[in-house]
Amino acid sequence: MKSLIIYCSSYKNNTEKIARVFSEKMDSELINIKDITDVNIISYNLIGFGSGVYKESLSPKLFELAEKLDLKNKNVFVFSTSGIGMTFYNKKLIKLLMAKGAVNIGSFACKGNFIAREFSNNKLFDYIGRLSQGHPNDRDFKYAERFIERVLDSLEKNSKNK
Ligand SMILES: Cc1cc2nc3c(=O)[nH]c(=O)nc-3n(C[C@H](O)[C@H](O)[C@H](O)COP(=O)(O)O)c2cc1C
Repeated sequence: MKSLIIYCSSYKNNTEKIARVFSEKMDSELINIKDITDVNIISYNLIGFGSGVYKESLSPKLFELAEKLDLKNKNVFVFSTSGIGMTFYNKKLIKLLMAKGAVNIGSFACKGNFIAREFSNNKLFDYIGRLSQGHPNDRDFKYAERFIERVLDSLEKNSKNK
């Protein structure tokens, strides 16, 4: 299966570290969104979209790119790193990808470190920032490996049942 990962990781390369774990396991191509404005996805049947979370949202650049793509019947998954490390930030992009005809096969999130005072005076953010130090760590990388193994297994099972 030919696969591709497109990611945005503009702050501390946290998301890029996770993207690299995935691409190694998937043997996929890796594209940093800062290097492209468009991409030809015709030959790929599995595409991962990843981003850091910036002010409650994945990168607008990823949404702009997704809007342009013909994703009919493409298998996709979404991943993010953020201060709190929750998958709910992925939902909006998943919704868009599915509206464009993609088949969603997974959602992954883990913490990515940030320094709150670099962009906010909010005390809660400062606390979350302190909890995020050291992430993504070895445990996050293992969790990422297990996630992508499950994704690949499920695709293989599906293709055998066809
Ligand atoms: C400007 C800015 C806004 C952020 N907003 C959020 C946020 O709303 N929620 C959150 O959990 N983390 C937030 N973070 C933390 C980042 O999501 C986290 O550091 C992430 O791992 C960055 O990914 P990257 O290094 O791949 O760019 C923010 C970080 C920055 C720099």
